[in-house]
Amino acid sequence: MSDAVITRANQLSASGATADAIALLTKAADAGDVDALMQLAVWRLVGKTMPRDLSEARALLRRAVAIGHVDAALMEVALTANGSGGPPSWTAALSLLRTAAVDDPIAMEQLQLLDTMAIDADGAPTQLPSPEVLSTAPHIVRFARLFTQQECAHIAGVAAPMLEPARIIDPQTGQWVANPIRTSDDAAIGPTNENLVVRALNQRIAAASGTSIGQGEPLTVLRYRPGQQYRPHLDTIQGAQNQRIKTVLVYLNEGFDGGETVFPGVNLTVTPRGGDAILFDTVLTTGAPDPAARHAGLPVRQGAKWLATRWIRAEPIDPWTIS
Ligand SMILES: O=C(O)CCC(=O)C(=O)O
Ligand SMILES: [Fe+2]
Repeated sequence: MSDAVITRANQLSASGATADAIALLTKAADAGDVDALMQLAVWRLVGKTMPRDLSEARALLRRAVAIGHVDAALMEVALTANGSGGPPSWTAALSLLRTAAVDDPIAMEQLQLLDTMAIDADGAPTQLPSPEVLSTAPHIVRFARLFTQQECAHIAGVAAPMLEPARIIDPQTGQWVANPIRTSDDAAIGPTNENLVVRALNQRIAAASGTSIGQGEPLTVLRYRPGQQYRPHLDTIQGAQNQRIKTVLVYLNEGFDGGETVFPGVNLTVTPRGGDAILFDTVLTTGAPDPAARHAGLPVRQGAKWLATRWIRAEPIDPWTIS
């Protein structure tokens, strides 16, 4: 029984018998157990039990796809597009997605949404809305309807099952505690979940911000319910070598009360509208954090506010090592 093999392998791994755990799974995988292949692939991706090895993970996923594992196929598409364990290739990823879509409705839905997008052969946008300047220092612009309603719903749908209350590690106790600055729920869409729709939207954000896609941290979805807010803060990270230099916020919905984004330093209030995006610089030309870029998400009074945030670094980052 495949379940029993996975359970036993996890028990062995938890008790420190990693070599036995790996041997058990490898044997089962070689005998055609697709769940054992997936478990090995996941260990290779997360670097737990075995050292992280993205190309080995890709090879394991390939074998699982060949046996007909649907989740492996979707994961392979994402990793192929974002260049995890091999060179990034939109074309190769799209071709894998088309194959998967033959009998997977999730893949089919993604293809249909991609068909509505104005993108080139690399998934980059061929057109963008013109930015409207909201502030010059700091530079803050708005792109009206950067995302369509369908695209917003897709991003929210990918993140929804992963949403968890925003937490930080208490420096005193080392325990996870509620984040005093941000009370929303959040979920980062990491590289294994970066399907082609998400990838194309990350490319759109990169184009709108004049940055390369590799500079963006994983797209993070925030959901604020009544009373939840993001208190005034800077997006920069104290002492970071590779600083956050820009932020893009995309409002995924509207129809709630409250939840405006405010920049008190420049007396600016932005009323969220579904699909609109705000882009702002978080650092001065010197590279130092810009205190005038302090901002907040006001408390939501009624309904739920959904937002996607992309914090953009000065240099490309490795999405596998960022926490
Ligand atoms: O919720 C908002 O309007 C602000 C979000 C924000 O500041 C952020 O994601 O960095
Ligand atoms: Fe922020």
